[in-house]
Amino acid sequence: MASISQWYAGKNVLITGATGFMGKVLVEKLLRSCPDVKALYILVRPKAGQSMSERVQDMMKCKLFDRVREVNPDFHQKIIPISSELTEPGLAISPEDVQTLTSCINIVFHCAATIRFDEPLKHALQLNVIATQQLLSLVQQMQHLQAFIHISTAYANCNRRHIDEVIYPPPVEPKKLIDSLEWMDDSIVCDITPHLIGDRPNTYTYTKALAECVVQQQSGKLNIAIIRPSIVGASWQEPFPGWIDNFNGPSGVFIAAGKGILRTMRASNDAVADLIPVDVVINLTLAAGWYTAVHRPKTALVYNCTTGGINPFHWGEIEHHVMSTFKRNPLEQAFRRPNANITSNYLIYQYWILVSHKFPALIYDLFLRLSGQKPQMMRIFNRLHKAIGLLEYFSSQDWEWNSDNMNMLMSQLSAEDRKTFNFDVRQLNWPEYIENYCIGTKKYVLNEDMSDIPAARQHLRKLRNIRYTFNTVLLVFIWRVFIARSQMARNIWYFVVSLCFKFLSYFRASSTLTQ
Ligand SMILES: CCCCCCCCCCCCCCCCCCCC(=O)SCCNC(=O)CCNC(=O)[C@H](O)C(C)(C)COP(=O)(O)OP(=O)(O)OC[C@H]1O[C@@H](n2cnc3c(N)ncnc32)[C@H](O)[C@@H]1OP(=O)(O)O
Ligand SMILES: NC(=O)C1=CN([C@@H]2O[C@H](COP(=O)(O)OP(=O)(O)OC[C@H]3O[C@@H](n4cnc5c(N)ncnc54)[C@H](OP(=O)(O)O)[C@@H]3O)[C@@H](O)[C@H]2O)C=CC1
Repeated sequence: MASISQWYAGKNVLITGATGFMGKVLVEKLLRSCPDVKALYILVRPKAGQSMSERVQDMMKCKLFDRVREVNPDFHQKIIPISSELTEPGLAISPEDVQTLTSCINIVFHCAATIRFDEPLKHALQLNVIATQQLLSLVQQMQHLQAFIHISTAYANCNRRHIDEVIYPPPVEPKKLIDSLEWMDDSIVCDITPHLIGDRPNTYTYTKALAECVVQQQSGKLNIAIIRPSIVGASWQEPFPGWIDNFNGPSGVFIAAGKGILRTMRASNDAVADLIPVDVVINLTLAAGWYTAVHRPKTALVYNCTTGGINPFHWGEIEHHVMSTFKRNPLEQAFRRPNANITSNYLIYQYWILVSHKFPALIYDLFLRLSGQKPQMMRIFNRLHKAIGLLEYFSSQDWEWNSDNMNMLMSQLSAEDRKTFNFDVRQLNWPEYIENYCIGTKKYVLNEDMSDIPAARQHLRKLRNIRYTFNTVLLVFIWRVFIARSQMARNIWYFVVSLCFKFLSYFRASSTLTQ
């Protein structure tokens, strides 16, 4: 049987969400490991004052593509951008482009979504559900289509403890919800959102569950697979270790902790941290694309792409390795020395929020005000608290995912494909991965230079000295206030001071005798 790369040779691939975190890694891997792929059609919208072409050109300059660039400097010729806004009717694809896509596409990877946890329901529904419906209508017209791969999330059914590789009944019939929300104004939708999402924590997981249902309902005769990654983190091996380009999920937490801003977070030390490296997810996705097209399973296969059941690692261990990495490889201009702890106790958490977040923020803002600058620390902390509040649902409990289909797929791969498209997470060495992940946030998210580490260490030493000085002044101040008010404190003070004197004179006397 042909290898995975041989199967992709000569194929036209359509990718949504190619400018996103996972989409970019998918594009890069296809170009690097399947060099004979015919063309990658990517749906892109203009954004933030940049045209579609400018965005694609920028994307291709990204360091992520360095390895492909080395082998094939003309790789950009295989990327064909198609202008599309997924929230518009017909995905706003021009009739000419529809004609091109329907006549040539062989396989579709649907990665686009809004992954924000605070997305208003109407928008999340529009993008994650309605756009998926519209894409499927387009896909149904594709004359040479062999597989449609939908990227979902392992948390689409996070209201369950044990999650099998099946599409569960949706929380509501998607069509009914779409029809009802259409006439409601945004404020009403906002009011009823908590009732609608029920025992799911946010509109993201809710709409991703609905999207899976839509994929099932509209699959018709298509060969379909659904990939459900858990918490997607930096790359493990490919194209190089530690590649990451955003603040989502744990990355923002790691950075905030490394900068010494985040000192505490609600999470359970013993809960499994189901991180999965982005290259693992993409390798599995490409292998699933091949398998779906070649073996044409009778029903849509769902692949839970997780690590917890295979090679578990816990939030407590992550905390330890993150802190240790940032102490050895500090981030530049840290606010305080990195020293963060997770706790599952609400009262302890609130205490540390007050003492380690709000109090230093107040002092720093006071300092900024006095030096004629705009206070900003409290604002930063308020945003940080909102973000970690949204994550704590995922860091305080654990889930069990069945991963039979992932194992089955691995067994179907040749030895060569297993190496080229490696998704065997049993080989993952967590401490090494977390170290590379943290260094990746430093290099690729914050664009900090590794050669500046000595200066960053020097800055941490300065912060330590400031802390010692501050603590000493505070202690002396508190003690003075205390002594002024209490006879007993004064007596203890005189007693301690006289003890110190006696101790010193004893030492002086004994050192004179020995000379
Ligand atoms: C105590 C430390 C020890 C460490 C160990 C313990 C770690 C525990 C970690 C627990 C993590 C658990 C993660 C669970 C995730 C479950 C995932 C489910 C899987 C998925 O399917 S989806 C992917 C996950 N999705 C997300 O993560 C999205 C979450 N984000 C949001 O919903 C919003 O971004 C958020 C948080 C509501 C913030 O919104 P907003 O305030 O509007 O800010 P923006 O997002 O618009 O960002 C504005 C601007 O700021 C930059 N930014 C964002 N975060 C940070 C940050 N932490 N530090 C610095 N800068 C940040 C952002 O990039 C934007 O910049 P622009 O230049 O683009 O404007
Ligand atoms: N990251 C994670 O931890 C996890 C992600 N997933 C799933 O993986 C997929 C990819 O996630 P990820 O790469 O992290 O997400 P990103 O937010 O990085 O990327 C989202 C992509 O969708 C595109 N998109 C969003 N809105 C529109 C729109 N209106 N029209 C056209 N394109 C749009 C974005 O384009 P633009 O650049 O123009 O905004 C971007 O390319 C998603 O389906 C997500 O649910 C699943 C589990 C975990």
